[in-house]
Amino acid sequence: MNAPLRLAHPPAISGSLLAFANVHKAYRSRDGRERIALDGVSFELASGEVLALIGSAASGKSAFASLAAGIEQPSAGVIAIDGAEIGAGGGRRDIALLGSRPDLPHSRPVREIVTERRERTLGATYDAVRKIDRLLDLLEIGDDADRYADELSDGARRKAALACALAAEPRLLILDEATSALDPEIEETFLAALSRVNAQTGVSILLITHDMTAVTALASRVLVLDAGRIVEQGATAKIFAHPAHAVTRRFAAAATGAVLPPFIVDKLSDTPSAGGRALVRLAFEGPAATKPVLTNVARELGFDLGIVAGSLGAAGGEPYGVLIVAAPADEPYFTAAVERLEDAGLGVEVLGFVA
Ligand SMILES: Nc1ncnc2c1ncn2[C@@H]1O[C@H](COP(=O)(O)OP(=O)(O)OP(=O)(O)O)[C@@H](O)[C@H]1O
Repeated sequence: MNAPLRLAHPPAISGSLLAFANVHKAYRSRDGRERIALDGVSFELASGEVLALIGSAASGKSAFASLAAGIEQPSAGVIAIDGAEIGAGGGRRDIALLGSRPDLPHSRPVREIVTERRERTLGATYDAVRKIDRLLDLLEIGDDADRYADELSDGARRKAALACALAAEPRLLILDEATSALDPEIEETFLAALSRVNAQTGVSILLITHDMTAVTALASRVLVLDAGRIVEQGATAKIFAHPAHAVTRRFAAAATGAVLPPFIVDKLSDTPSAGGRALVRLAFEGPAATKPVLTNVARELGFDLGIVAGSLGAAGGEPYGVLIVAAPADEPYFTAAVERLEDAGLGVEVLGFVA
């Protein structure tokens, strides 16, 4: 077997579990045209990290997943695990991929299926029974171990598929839309299981998804992909509180619920009118998220505020929130309020004015 190729430029990606360095992926369509799926993508994923990749349809997410999993090879650029390039077939033992459809043989017990998946990669090990029991207990499907896959509830079947993905003790779990379109209750227990797995086994997770519930629940960092390029990245709470790119703004609105209702959008004007109100997007993140800044400023300046939309919560374990409020647009109070809120660390964006 050939030794894995060492990267020519390890300092750029040392210390990371998975790294892309200027990765391009192009496909040739049946009509002979070239389609660029990834266009110079560079990123690093640290050991133990949960990183989300979000992006619109056809932005290159599936290509990203296939390359990261070693299923396909880049057209140009380097993909590395622990600083060593993944060649064809290399590095896959450390990586598991779970998609949106549980792929389990129906007429066999869960424990047997998971054991077979483990042995396929690791062979028979003396501690296999103990390790598999511990994994099934961690996923809270220990009681289902001897049941057939087609006898399981939807939630347990998802977790059995997750157990198969984790059976060979990968260091990186790639979830390609694996939490989308789940019943909310099933999703909650599935996300809790993923969080336990990450905390207790240290497996890194690359979450490729449209599902903002999963992103805010699990990911500490987010990459935003658009037309094959990473257009924005950062800590989840920061990205959703202060989205810069149009695609990120759309996902942030879905994550926070901070969207103006259409009947207000229709009445929005660029200029204030006497006695009218300003609609303002306020983003709280970091220390400002846990202080009653808004109440204090409103009380101090003596005006009332109406909350139009939004939510306060946590993303990647950090408190954050976005609110759209209606405040009096009269000067000088309005300018003073904006200044006070910005000084207190809030992101303030005036969306427009209504009469
Ligand atoms: N096998 C292929 N042959 C030709 N073109 C492809 C192939 N796979 C992907 N593409 C093209 O590459 C681009 C990125 O596709 P990809 O499936 O990675 O996007 P995606 O973000 O996963 O989209 P979606 O969310 O809709 O699944 C698209 O223009 C797509 O048409």
